[in-house]
Amino acid sequence: MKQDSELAIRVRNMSRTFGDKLAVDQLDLDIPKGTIYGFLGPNGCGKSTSIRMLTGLLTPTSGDIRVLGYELPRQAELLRTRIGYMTQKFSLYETLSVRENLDFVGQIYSLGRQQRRQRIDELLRLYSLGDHQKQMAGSLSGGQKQRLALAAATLHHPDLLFLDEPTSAVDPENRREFWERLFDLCHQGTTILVSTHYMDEAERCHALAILEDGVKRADGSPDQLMQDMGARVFEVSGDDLRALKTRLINQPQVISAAQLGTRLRVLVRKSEPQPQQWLQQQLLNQTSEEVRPSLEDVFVSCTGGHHV
Ligand SMILES: Nc1ncnc2c1ncn2[C@@H]1O[C@H](COP(=O)(O)OP(=O)(O)OP(=O)(O)O)[C@@H](O)[C@H]1O
Repeated sequence: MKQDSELAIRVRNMSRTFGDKLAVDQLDLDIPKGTIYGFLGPNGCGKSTSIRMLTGLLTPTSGDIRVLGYELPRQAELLRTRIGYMTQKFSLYETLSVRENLDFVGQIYSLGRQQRRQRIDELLRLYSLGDHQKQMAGSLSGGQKQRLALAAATLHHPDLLFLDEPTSAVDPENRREFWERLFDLCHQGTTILVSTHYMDEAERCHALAILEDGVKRADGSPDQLMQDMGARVFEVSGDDLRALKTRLINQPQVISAAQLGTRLRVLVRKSEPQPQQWLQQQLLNQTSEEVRPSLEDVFVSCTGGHHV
């Protein structure tokens, strides 16, 4: 159990409704300083709503929220300069150049002219945007826009950075590179909260929460989540996998059965006392072997397999 002073975010019972829609349902979070923490979940599960409440931009319906020691929403104004926030959509000015955009952000944070110039030069180097500084932001590639947005969100050296689905508009190579930069920031002491619906991205986080319908279904480090999962994972090969799948998914012992190339990946509930033997009895011309769980298996098992 971490002391409160070691936590960047401590939340109890955070909820938010929109009309009769419960978007976030009694969320508890303990996010240690200096870590990368993920929110993993499908569209509409409450990731953005949670992030907006933690930035102080959206008032919770109820809950006890402390971010960097500030009580929200009461002390939201004090928190403002200590955090950076990169939203899902590119939120900079498309008709301003790269340097003008950064300069504008620097002015918002009341940096002096000289200080702005120095910091912007540093960011342009760091994010490989020096050759594009006079280019209109709207004409940058997806990866360049994303780097510019990260430069803008970190211009004032925030202690805590919120990134809402930051890599949805970029290719895998840019995503990899982006994550390297996040680890650089984390190494320098920045705490990062990132939302995603990509499994590989969630797997890079130190710890994560799996959200569904506004509820936290599980949390912990990726390894811990895989260890504690309520299912055993098997891969079946052989003939007639489609028919086997149809049969298996109707059995109460099976959480999900999904085909991966020539294999059927089957999640059998741990409540079945002998999962391997049980599965063996269901097979005709097929063979099965137990495999290591992945984060996707964890996700499927704790969200009941509705999304896969
Ligand atoms: N301003 C709003 N008014 C009404 N309903 C809202 C509002 N904002 C969010 N919601 C609803 O709350 C739920 C959670 O939305 P939220 O945007 O937090 O999800 P998300 O996990 O971030 O998904 P996405 O990536 O699609 O934004 C959804 O059902 C959404 O329709």
